[in-house]
Amino acid sequence: MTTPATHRTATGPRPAGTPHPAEALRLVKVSKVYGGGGADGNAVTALDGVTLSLPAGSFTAVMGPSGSGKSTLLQCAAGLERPDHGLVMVDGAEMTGGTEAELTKFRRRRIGFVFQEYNLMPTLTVEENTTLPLKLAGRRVNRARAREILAQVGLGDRLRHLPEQLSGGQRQRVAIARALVAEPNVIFADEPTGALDMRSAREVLGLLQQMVRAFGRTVVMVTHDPVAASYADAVQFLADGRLAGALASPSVDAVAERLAHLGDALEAPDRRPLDPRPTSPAATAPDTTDAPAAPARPFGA
Ligand SMILES: Nc1ncnc2c1ncn2[C@@H]1O[C@H](COP(=O)(O)OP(=O)(O)OP(=O)(O)O)[C@@H](O)[C@H]1O
Repeated sequence: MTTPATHRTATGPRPAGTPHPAEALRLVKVSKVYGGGGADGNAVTALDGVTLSLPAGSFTAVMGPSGSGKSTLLQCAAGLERPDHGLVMVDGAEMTGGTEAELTKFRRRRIGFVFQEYNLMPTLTVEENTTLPLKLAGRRVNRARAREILAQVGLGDRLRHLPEQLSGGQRQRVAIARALVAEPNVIFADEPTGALDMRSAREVLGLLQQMVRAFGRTVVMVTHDPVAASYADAVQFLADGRLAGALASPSVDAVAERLAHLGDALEAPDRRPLDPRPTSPAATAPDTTDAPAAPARPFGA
């Protein structure tokens, strides 16, 4: 894989005079209920008053048992779902409220996504897939910049290839390049290594880590895998739609142990009362601002 470029460009540190907002993501009492509206008893409280603050330039893993609300949290934080209640701020700007068109514009400008299944267009080349978000947003396509990003993710020699000609890890690296092309400050990744073998997963995790360490991006990643989570600076645990603690500088063993205890503690009903309950101190916004960074791994290790 190519050695990352550590110089300038919009992927690098912001120019002097444009201070990085200290907070990349803020959720205040975010709740999301699916279905039913309570009347038919089928309502599912996926998120239950989640309050969370993530500093700019941090790499956070979100973990928890199946059905605990991880994907819903990511979708609400990324503006792909609208919360029923609460406030979401990205990069210091409020995202909640506004029309669909405004939300789409907000997302395109400030947020990058990486999904487990890559979501590449099969008929477009690597380069075309990478520049697609700019075209969709009606923005000028800077091919040189796209190629530079593709070189950074190790695909500089695959520009004209189609997704079917790439391995899973390479496809995910195209997805990362595509997420970066609009120069977002916050990148959300939902199980980005879920479909990859261990080696490819490590490459992708190394890349995400590099986006944070070398280029000051903020990455929020949902994962089931304690090894993947150990690449993050901190892990936020979810249980039953609520935050259930955080772990700074997570080791694989510490994450696995915490997860096991979360499972023990879970009552596991996925139909819960809709009345808002007071949030306990342990479940509110563990502030990871002062969390020490995890020890740096060699790139792609
Ligand atoms: N579109 C939907 N309609 C109805 N219920 C939903 C919907 N999406 C999620 N849910 C429910 O909300 C709860 C949280 O789901 P979510 O997908 O966020 O959990 P998760 O922690 O990401 O789970 P997993 O690890 O299995 O992917 C679950 O009970 C799920 O069944």
